[in-house]
Amino acid sequence: MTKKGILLINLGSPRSTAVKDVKEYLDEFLMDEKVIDYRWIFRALLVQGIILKTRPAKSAEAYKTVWTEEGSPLIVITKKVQQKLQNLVDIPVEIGMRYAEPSIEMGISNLVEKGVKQIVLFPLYPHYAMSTTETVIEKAEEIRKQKFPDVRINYVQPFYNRDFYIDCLAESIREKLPENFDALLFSYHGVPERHIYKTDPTKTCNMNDCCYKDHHPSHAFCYRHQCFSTTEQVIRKLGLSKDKVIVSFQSRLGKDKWIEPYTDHTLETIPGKGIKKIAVVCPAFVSDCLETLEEISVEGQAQFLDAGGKDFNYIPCLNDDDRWIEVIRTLCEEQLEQFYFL
Ligand SMILES: C=CC1=C(C)c2cc3[nH]c(cc4nc(cc5[nH]c(cc1n2)c(C)c5CCC(=O)O)C(CCC(=O)O)=C4C)c(C)c3C=C
Ligand SMILES: [Fe+2]
Ligand SMILES: [Fe+2]
Repeated sequence: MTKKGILLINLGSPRSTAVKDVKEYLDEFLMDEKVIDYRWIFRALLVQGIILKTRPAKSAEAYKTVWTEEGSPLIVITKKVQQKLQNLVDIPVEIGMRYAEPSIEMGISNLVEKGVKQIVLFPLYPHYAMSTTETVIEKAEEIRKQKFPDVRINYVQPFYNRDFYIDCLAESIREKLPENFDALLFSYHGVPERHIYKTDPTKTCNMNDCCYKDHHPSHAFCYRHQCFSTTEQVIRKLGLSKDKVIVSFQSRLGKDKWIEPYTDHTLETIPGKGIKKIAVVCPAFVSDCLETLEEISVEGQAQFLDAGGKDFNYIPCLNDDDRWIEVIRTLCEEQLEQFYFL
C-alpha cells in the first residue's frame, strides 16, 4: 500500500532574535506577493527600501520579550503538536514553515525519506486568506512539481465552521473566562481590505455590512466573513449574549486600509464606554506567537489599562491542548480517506 504522511504547516519565525535574522525573515515574508500584493518593483521599493530599514530592529526587540530557551514560541508549540499527533497516528508526522526554517521543502523531503508518497498537508489556519492558506498551497505545489513530481498532496481546508473545532475552541475559552467581565474581545489578525475583494469571487462583501450575515457558501472566501462566523458560532456555544462580545482585527502594517475595526483603536476606546474588565481571545492563531504574546498580552494590555481599563485577561490559543490535537487528527483523517478515492 502507498505510504502516507502528515505535514503540519505554520507561518514560521526568525532563526533567532538577532536583527540580521529578523531582517532575513521579514524579507522573505513581506516579499511574498500574496502578502504584499504590489507589482514586484513597488513591493521591493516598499519592503527593501522602507520597511527593512527600521522594522527588523523593532521586531527583534519584540521577539526578545517572547523568545524561550528552546526558541520561538510558534515553532516550539508546533513541534509539541507534531509530537502529540505522532503519538496518536501510525504514519509519520512532520512540520514545515511557510517562511524560514524548517521549510516546507524540508518537511516534504523528511516524509519522502521515510517512503511517503501521499501527503496530507495541513495549513494551521482556521480561516482562508490569500496571505496564509493560499500562499502555503501555492508554495507546496511549486515544490512538489519541481522536486517531488511523483508525490501526491491533499490539503486540509479551512475549518472555521466545523462543529468539532468550534466545540474545542469554545471549551478552551469557557475554561479560561474570568467570573466577571464586561466584554469578551475576539481579536483576529487583520488583512488589507483589498485582499478580501481579490479572494472573494462574488465581490459581495460590503465592509459595513459584511457578507457574514448571509451565511451563503459563495462567501466562503471572505476572510472577515469567516472571522465573524467563528465568533458567532463560539458565542452561541458559550451562551453569551452579543452585547458582551466585540470583534476586532490586529497587526496591521503600512498605510493601506485594513479590515476594521482595529484592535488597538478598540482597546483604547472601550474603557471610555464603561467596558473596564475584558477577556481577549485570538482565534486566527492556533499557536501563541509574537502577535498574541507581545502585541496583545503586553502592548494591547498596556493600551487598555492606559485608557482606563481595569482588568485584562488574555485567553491562550489552542496550542497543544489534547482536544485540539484530536481536531487535527480528525481533519487529517478526512483527507487521508480521500486518497482511497483517487
Ligand atoms: C493568522 C493569520 C495571519 C494572517 C492573515 C497574516 C497576515 C499578514 N501578516 C502580515 C505581516 C506580519 N505578520 C507578522 C507576524 C505573524 N503573522 C501571523 C499570522 C498571520 N499573518 C503570525 C502567526 C505571526 C507571528 C510569527 C511569529 O514568529 O511569532 C509579522 C512579523 C512580526 C512583526 O514584525 O510584526 C509581520 C510583518 C501581513 C502584511 C499580512 C497580510 C497581508
Ligand atoms: Fe464579508
Ligand atoms: Fe501576520
